[in-house]
Amino acid sequence: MATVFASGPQTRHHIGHAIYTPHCIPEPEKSSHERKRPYVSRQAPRSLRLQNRLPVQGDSQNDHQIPKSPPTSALKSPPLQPVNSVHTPLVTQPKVPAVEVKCMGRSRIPTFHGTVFLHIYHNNRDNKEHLAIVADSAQFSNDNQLPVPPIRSHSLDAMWRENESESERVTRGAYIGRLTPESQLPSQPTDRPIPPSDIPAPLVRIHSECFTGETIGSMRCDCGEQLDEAMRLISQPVQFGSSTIPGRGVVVYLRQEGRGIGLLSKLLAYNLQDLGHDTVSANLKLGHKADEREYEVAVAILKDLGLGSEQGEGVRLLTNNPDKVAALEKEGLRVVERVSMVPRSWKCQSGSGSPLSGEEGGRRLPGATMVGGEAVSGEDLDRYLRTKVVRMGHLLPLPLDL
Ligand SMILES: Nc1nc2c(ncn2[C@@H]2O[C@H](COP(=O)(O)OP(=O)(O)OP(=O)(O)O)[C@@H](O)[C@H]2O)c(=O)[nH]1
Repeated sequence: MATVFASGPQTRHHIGHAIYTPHCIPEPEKSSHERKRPYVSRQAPRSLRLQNRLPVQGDSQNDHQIPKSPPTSALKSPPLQPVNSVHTPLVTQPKVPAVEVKCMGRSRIPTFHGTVFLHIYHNNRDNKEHLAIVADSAQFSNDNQLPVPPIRSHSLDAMWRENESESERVTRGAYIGRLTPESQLPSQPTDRPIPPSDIPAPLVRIHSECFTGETIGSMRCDCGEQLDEAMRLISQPVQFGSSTIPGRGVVVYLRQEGRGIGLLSKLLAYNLQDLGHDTVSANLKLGHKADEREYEVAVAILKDLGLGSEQGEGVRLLTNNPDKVAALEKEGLRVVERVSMVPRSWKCQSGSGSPLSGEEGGRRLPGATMVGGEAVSGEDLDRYLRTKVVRMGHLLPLPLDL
């Protein structure tokens, strides 16, 4: 026990652990100059440490000051140091590292809208697997002289280690052309090609996860329809000079369910909406912000794909949300144009007939909000869309009857 206490200041948490540590194994007697020096604390005084302390969830003394926003925002703005403090602060706040992303894998996915490449990203900000859906079917051509640069992930094409084999590279998606039993061409790490100045910037959508709208077809929102429409638009052929090139664009799919508040809170917000709140006041009543999403990771993903930086191609952003454009530009994304996404039910109401005419319309499922559906409509949706325009400032002309 004496050894335990001699090793430094103890708390009730330390005692039980330290008593069985190797420190307790009796050591041979040491000569006086070998004996341990007395313990000198390198910590700042407790009063100063408490001043600098970040709020801890579940700490009843600090519960009243726990911010609802995630801890990263608390780290971004460290508490102020006391003015005229006689102590030199010894406790430095951890710096938030610059955001980094890495594409861990890429695969060809045939969809209702044509073949896309699905990319899975990891990042150093959260433990979520954010996605990038890339439409760029020109990459299947064996022609090395593509008129426009392919949309490819820099981190995926990089060499991950010195002796990485071709089969390892191909399996994680670092290949070019179409992968078949006969064709397996690993990609090479390359510098980014400078795009010709006259090609239209690719269409890009930053889409936030919505399990209810996209997976079980909820008609409380138009998220499934928006995902479908974004995938349709990025897959449309593009006019380029006198020629037409295959569709080229990206949907970055962020795991920011419920505008960042999570699925559980979104469901509770739905109950509050049934009680008369709108989508904004329901969030606020639950102690959340109207919108808690962040876009640093999305911008890093786009830049990894060669889009939106100062030197690379700009993006044409599919959104009605002005706050989203501002947030993305603040994170350094070069947006050259905003492209509206008009709800399909509004297009029908404005007398333009079926929003998806012809053969494509015929293949679709009327009333379904998921990918492959047609136009979604209903009372709940009207209320939701109206709130986005009236309270969240979405840039859409509101139909007269809403
Ligand atoms: N908190 C909350 N989130 C919702 C609700 N309905 C949909 N969402 C979430 O809202 C997100 C989609 O955001 P939107 O407001 O539709 O679109 P936006 O991204 O802001 O703007 P656009 O780019 O114009 O579509 C997804 O994460 C959905 O899960 C709701 O009633 N409450």
